[in-house]
Amino acid sequence: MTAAQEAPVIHKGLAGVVVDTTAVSKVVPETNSLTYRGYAVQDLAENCSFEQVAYLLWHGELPTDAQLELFQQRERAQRRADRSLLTLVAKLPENCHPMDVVRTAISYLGAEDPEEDDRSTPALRAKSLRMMAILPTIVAADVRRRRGLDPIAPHSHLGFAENFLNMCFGEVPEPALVKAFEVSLILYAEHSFNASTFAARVVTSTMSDIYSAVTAAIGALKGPLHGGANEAVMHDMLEIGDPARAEEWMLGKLSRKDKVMGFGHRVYKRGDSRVPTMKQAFLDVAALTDGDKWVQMYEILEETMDKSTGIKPNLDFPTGPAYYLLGFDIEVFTPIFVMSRITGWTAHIVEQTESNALIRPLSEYVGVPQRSVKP
Ligand SMILES: CC(=O)SCCNC(=O)CCNC(=O)[C@H](O)C(C)(C)COP(=O)(O)OP(=O)(O)OC[C@H]1O[C@@H](n2cnc3c(N)ncnc32)[C@H](O)[C@@H]1OP(=O)(O)O
Ligand SMILES: O=C([O-])CC(=O)C(=O)O
Repeated sequence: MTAAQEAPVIHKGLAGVVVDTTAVSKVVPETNSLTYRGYAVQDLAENCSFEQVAYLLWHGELPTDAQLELFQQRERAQRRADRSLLTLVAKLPENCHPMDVVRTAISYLGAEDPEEDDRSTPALRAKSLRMMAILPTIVAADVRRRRGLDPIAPHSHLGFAENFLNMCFGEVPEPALVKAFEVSLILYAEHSFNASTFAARVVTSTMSDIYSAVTAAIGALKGPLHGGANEAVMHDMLEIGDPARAEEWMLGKLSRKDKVMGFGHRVYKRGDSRVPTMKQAFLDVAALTDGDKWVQMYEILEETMDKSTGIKPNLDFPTGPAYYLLGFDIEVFTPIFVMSRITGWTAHIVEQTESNALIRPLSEYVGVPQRSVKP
């Protein structure tokens, strides 16, 4: 074989391939660290609101008090969904997955935006804010519809996390529970070139509109190897039922070479940077909601997996039981992820737009050699 004919190296799943630069976030697997625009996520989770983090991801700096005030005003003013969008969402089959609902809602927002194709940075930022503001209204209306309840209108005097919880449950839970939920939103907001963000960047690279890019990202996030894992974790925990069965269940899975959802990561091989913070949030929620059984199960599953394989939990592992204890139905876990990741996706859409190159890799053909059609 000559050098010219040498088989190309195949990067299955693009593993290990550096595709582009980004200034949005940095994942360092060696030190299990993650920064958004230079700030450690742990620091942001402890000291910031989700709105501050959204502003940071979009503008590159944390807001001043005046900037935050204006940002919140704009976000709060756009929370309401018009009747036609609520009607459209209410007409979707009740047994469809709530991710179908958010995907459809974003598609609708694109269809009704007369300036859908405006790709200037101010326009992209305005559209991003509109999506961030309205997604909780849609997700909460769908939560209530599935429970046979009327939607609750958004309140402009409540913060992002409080307002969403109020729209779902008709009351704002105690501050420690709101904080734990808000921490999950901050941790879910951004993670460099993960599959859904990359999907958004691929669509953006064709000079398509932001709604199409976000719709593609939602589709990518839904899968259980990505965002859908938070739902799968809780289904597994319910199937196990009793902490006394957890070790046996895990060993059974591993002996059958089944993938255990909520464990492992493409980039982190020594533990997910976000897990300690989210595990603490889960423990806080469990302490306030009689969740001891799920904590025991969590510890046994984590320990058994670690002893048997060395594989660590990812962010979806603590988030699953935390959301369950907060009172969410399982199928709404990944839509909540969307409500948060919309910030990271759209930061990347702006970055891709401002420094664009069509994303179009090569493939190695392994099909039948060229042949002729027999007349
Ligand atoms: C927010 C997020 O999206 S975080 C990710 C959420 N996804 C999940 O939790 C799904 C479960 N996890 C997985 O499927 C994987 O760990 C992935 C897809 C996330 C990353 O996988 P990759 O980097 O492609 O690693 P890959 O799947 O090749 O795994 C390497 C080895 O570890 C094993 N492994 C990895 N994750 C797991 C797991 N969750 N359960 C059991 N074994 C696992 C694989 O079977 C493989 O073993 P082998 O070498 O003997 O075949
Ligand atoms: O980075 C990844 O591949 C998946 C992930 O953890 C995320 O998107 O938050």
